[in-house]
Amino acid sequence: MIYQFSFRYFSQKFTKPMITNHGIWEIRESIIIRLIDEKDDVSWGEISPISWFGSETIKQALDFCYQLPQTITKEIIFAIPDKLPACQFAFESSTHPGGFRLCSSELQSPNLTYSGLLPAGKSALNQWSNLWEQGYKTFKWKIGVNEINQELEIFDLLISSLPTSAKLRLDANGGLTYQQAKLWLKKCDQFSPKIEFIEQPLSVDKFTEMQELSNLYLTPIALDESIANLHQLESCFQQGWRGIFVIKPGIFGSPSQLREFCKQHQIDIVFSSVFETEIGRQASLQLAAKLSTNNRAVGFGINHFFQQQEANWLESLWKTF
Ligand SMILES: O=C(O)CCC(=O)c1ccccc1C(=O)O
Ligand SMILES: [Mg+2]
Repeated sequence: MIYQFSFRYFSQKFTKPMITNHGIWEIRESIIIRLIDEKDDVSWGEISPISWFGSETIKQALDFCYQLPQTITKEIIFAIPDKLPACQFAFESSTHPGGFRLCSSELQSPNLTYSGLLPAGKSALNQWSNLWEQGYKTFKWKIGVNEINQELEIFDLLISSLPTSAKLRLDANGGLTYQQAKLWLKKCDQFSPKIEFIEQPLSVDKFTEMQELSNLYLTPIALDESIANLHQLESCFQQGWRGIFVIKPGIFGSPSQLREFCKQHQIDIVFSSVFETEIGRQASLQLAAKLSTNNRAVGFGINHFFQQQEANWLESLWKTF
């Protein structure tokens, strides 16, 4: 199969900046790719890197797109190097049947439940109810952003205001010390199993410490930054991680290699967004629908971080140069 290839840079401003332990994120930069095959079928893909997570930068992805010929083949796509995981995802998923279609009204992902992302800090306290009204029953709140005592106080308020059937995930983005992580886990254990898990309490280099913590407390630990790509996932699995794995398809790399890994190893997965557009989202949710385990809610409740796209945004984008 031969494809005509073109691409466009695309950026979106967050309605409120995304604040994590890694800093403040204000603009989501992406590249949308378009492939047209010999039958004139058009398919789309999305490159949305997160370099502070270990993927390529937007600049590296753009450079890659610029050096490609206008006509590309599957051989070229399957030879994209591992150091460009967000590109691997975009190109491979755009050749996958059932990918994003311009006028598809049948939004798939039937059996998925969603986790709603709360803003960091005390704004979480007046935000969760909006999401609850939209049907979210699982929430994720960022920690490791402000002073720990302040966060523990907000946590108490949050926990006591959430409905009994609600679940809460905490995401430290690797921002806690070992002692702070113990404090948080001890606190969470008091509310078990309302706290579904703590995500990436320590930095990527603290694998052994996270193993240790997962043996000391009831509240599960989920790895996220530690398993940003297939190579890291394999390494953590080999070293014996049997807790939760957070997978962000948009930066993970080749979807077919992820599917292969999941066929071979029964792992407890939570799928998670990279703040992609509808294009990357549909490709990711398709994977999630196939590979999710244990009915974990997918971390794609993030639409409130962006303005609603206009219906013809993609056609408009292709008219720009
Ligand atoms: O997983 C979710 O629930 C939402 C997505 C999310 O938190 C996220 C989105 C972009 C970059 C990093 C992260 C993260 O999990 O740390
Ligand atoms: Mg995370």
